Amino acid sequence: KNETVTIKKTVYLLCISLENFIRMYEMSAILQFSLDVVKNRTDLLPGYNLQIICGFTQKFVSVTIFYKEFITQISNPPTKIMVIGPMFTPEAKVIAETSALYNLVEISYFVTSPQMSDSEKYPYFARTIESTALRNPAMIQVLNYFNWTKVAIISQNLDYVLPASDNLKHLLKKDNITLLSALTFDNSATQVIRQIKESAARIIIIFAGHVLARHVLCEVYRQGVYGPRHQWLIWERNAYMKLSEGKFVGMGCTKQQVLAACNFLIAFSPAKPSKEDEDTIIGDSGYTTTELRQKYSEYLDQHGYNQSILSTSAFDAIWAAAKALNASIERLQPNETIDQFTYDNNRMTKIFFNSLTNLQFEGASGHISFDEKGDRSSMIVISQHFSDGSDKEVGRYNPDDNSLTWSKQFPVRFPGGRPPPDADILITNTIKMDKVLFWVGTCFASLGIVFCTGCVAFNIYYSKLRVIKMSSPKINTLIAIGCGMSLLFIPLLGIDNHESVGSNSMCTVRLVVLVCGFTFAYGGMFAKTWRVHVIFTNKKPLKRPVRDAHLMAFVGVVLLLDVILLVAWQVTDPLVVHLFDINHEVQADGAIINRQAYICSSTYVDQWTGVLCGFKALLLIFGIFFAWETRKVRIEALNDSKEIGICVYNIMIMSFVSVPIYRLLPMQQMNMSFGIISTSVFVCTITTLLLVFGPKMQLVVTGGEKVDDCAVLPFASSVNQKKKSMVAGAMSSVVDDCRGPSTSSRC
Ligand SMILES: NCCCC(=O)O
Repeated sequence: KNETVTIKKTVYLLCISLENFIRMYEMSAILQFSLDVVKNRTDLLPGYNLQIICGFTQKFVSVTIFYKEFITQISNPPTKIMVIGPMFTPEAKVIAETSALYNLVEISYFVTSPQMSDSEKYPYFARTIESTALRNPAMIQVLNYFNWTKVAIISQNLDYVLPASDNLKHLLKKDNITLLSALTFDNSATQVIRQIKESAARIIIIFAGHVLARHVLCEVYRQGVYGPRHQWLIWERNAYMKLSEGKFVGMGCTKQQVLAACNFLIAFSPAKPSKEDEDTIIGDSGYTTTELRQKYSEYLDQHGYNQSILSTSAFDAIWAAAKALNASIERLQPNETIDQFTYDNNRMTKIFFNSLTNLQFEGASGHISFDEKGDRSSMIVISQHFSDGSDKEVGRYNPDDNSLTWSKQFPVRFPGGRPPPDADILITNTIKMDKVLFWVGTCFASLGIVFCTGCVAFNIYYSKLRVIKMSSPKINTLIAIGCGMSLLFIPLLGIDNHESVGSNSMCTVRLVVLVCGFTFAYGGMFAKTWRVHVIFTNKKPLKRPVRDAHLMAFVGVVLLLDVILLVAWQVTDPLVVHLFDINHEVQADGAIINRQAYICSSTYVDQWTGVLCGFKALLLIFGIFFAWETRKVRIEALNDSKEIGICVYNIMIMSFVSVPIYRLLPMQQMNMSFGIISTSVFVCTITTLLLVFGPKMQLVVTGGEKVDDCAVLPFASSVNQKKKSMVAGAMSSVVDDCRGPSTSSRC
């Protein structure tokens, strides 16, 4: 008799669904089920009975059908206190805009378009699913972290996808990150991936729905736009995660191929309860995730629904509505109850919406909280995916304090071992002479020059010795000077073209030193062999003796031709230092190493060099000819004729071997070129010096030579008597040259 019966006030939620869309049934089942769970909680909405009315549209023609259904539902009692849903962005836009006119708070559980975050247009719209733009600040942080300042975006042209990429473009601009290209596609990503492949973009972000995200990755695989040179980022791990062999039929790729393109892919997704959370009680529901799924399954069986997956965000939408209304009760005016809400009560709507956005609870889809616009705020999980199908959480982004935390357990990995550069960076590498090699060459050359100086000094000091007098000492001095100049060429060759003072002049100096050195040394030897040849091959005695002055004049003529050639070259087409691109090497991560070298060159350098080498080759050939012709001659009066012949051979062999090798070597083999040239110059000059001066020095050292007159010299046994008389005539030239003031009486 004393029992008091509490009559509960009923408040109604409204949902609008498409009748012929199977997921709508699933959704309304979920909504009903979560209401049942809510009802079990006595502390939630005490004194109220929360119910949901779903208005089903018959057939989808356009979004206006939703508008019509919405108006029908609103026009008819009972008064609805909040709207749950709808599922897709186009409908949500219409319903959110219209429901705002009726002061109705709307909570969506599936709409992810960032356009719905426009609080001016949709002031009472909230959602228990994250906006697709939520991961964009996380992407910005990751781009900044890896110093990726140039990116490209490819985006599917879909109402909840494209606005997310537009939002990212806006953030990129704010952060001074260059957007190389923003490409959109409808049904086929073939063309956009081709464009990416041909572009400079190396860091590419994919925005695409589930099915087409796989298609994008399939194209990435097919066109080979993956590996250490490209880093792909994707806005949603679920966009491609549910891979099964069957789904790839018709897409042109196997699962393994798509996974190959996914290797090292970085994905951004709102944090969801993990497997470890399965047995944790979900907030206020009183159930663990496992129990909740079981309850839901039982519920579907009881109500004759087909088996379907539990949409956790839909479950949470009902809970959010119930909790917001519950929290609003205390904030209403005295004696005011939530069922007194009318469509013109904007004050109550604001209380409801404010209570909603202040909620914090553990929902079936994870921790639920909202920002002031009604968007769900969640941690963003940054995960990395590998070709074996595995994925690892490598970091987390917290939107509350805009902070990025990297996992210590699973650090981000890159195929090249380091983050790929955001563009094909050009690393200019100037090829330089190896310093050690340069100094080794310089030391040897210096020793050689000291030896040259010694030879000249020896020649002058012992000028009165018969053996010196008889070997044309002036020509020998010329040969030694020529050898010294050739040796000087070695350090000059090794001096860096770019670093040397007056580098352009260095090109000319080098050329002059080598050409003149060659002319002095080789010209002297050539002249001497020529003299032997003239003496030995003339059938009649020479009318005029061949003196050293003639030989000097011969060298002078060769030198004059050199000078004419060099002046003509340097005046008309001067050698200057050019920076040449030697080769490009593309590294695995896209870095291009451009090897360059400073090289002396002119427009017609090859032609000039050809003329110069031709001239020298002609001299060499004649020299060889004379040396060969006189190979058996041993004329003591011309006591070094044999050695000179050997020198000529030596130079010829070195020149014919080293010049082609040098020309055939690739430009970047600077050290090798230096090694070959300096070795051949060194060997030729030192051999020449040793052959010309060595025997004379030996004679002096062993005391086998003394200052003597120019007595008739014995001929070699190989020369017959007739020749002896011929040569005797010719010998007068040498004898004349022997005659100095001090020796004239004795000759
Ligand atoms: N996650 C699907 C979102 C659908 C939409 O916003 O239209």
